[in-house]
Amino acid sequence: MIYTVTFNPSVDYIMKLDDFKEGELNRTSLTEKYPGGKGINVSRILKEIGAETTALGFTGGFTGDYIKSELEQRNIIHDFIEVSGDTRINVKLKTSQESEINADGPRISDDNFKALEEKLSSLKPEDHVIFAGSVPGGHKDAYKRLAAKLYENGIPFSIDSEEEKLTSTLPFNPYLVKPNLFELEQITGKSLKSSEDIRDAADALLESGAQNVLITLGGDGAMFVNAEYALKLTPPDGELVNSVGAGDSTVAGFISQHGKGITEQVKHAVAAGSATAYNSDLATSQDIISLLDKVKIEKI
Ligand SMILES: Nc1ncnc2c1ncn2[C@@H]1O[C@H](COP(=O)(O)OP(=O)(O)OP(=O)(O)O)[C@@H](O)[C@H]1O
Ligand SMILES: O=P(O)(O)OC[C@@]1(O)O[C@H](CO)[C@@H](O)[C@@H]1O
Repeated sequence: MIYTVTFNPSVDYIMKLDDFKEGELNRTSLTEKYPGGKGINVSRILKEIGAETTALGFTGGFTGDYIKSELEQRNIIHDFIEVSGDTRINVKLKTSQESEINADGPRISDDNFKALEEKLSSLKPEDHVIFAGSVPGGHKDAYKRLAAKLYENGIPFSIDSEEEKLTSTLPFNPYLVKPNLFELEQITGKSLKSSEDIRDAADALLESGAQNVLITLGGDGAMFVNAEYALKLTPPDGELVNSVGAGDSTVAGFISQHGKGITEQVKHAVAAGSATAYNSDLATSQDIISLLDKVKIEKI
């Protein structure tokens, strides 16, 4: 079973406007809402690809109920811990550009956190856990603590997060880490201008303990490195509709093909990421399948 952990789920509220004028009344041309949060998006894509998944994390209030009912409609198993505040609403503003306003999210109490630790303590080495996204106020060491526990119990895990949430897990050998270019720059504290710069930074993550490193580069695709391979991955052509969740789809594509070889894993990763970028909601299995053979894979 592949478990996803979303510490801070969200209702993603997409607002489309021709133009946004600060300080004035603006009216939308279209609004949409989706159950969001990085791990939840990963579970949604895993389910599309046909992998068994359970969504874990923290939900609360009417927005939490909305997320759970949306997952149930898609037959996605969930086992969230109830927190006392309302799950946040994140606004995704679409004008000629994409802008995002992500809310802070409800507080996770110590008891809530312990309840998650207990759930994770019953997992088996054949399971896999994907930790993704922000952690609302407090529990700064959540990623490190949970990664250390899973490592001790021999349970593989992957990380889609930023800064020390990602780097603090490296000593515990994450199966996959997936920073985007901006997040990799934050980690290295350098501006990474060339492919060589990105490769060097990815190699440093491998040396620090990651087993596989996938750097997503938006419309430029991705770079993959592990102990055996260094690959440049170019996405198929298409028109960008909505990049929200593209990175999460990439993670789901990669993990869903675990055991089927790196070529299959990276192909699914980029096809899933781009299929989501070319859609208003997350990609469907058909969208992903249609792009699989169009992903270009080159050794570097
Ligand atoms: N404009 C685009 N055209 C084609 N593919 C895209 C585009 N933007 C994203 N993708 C696909 O999605 C993958 C992930 O994109 P990106 O680097 O934007 O991830 P991210 O920043 O983690 O995304 P998010 O946080 O919104 O989920 C890319 O590797 C690529 O396959
Ligand atoms: O605030 P976080 O937890 O970093 O990111 C949350 C979020 O932007 O990530 C997903 C896309 O990757 C969205 O569904 C969601 O709104």
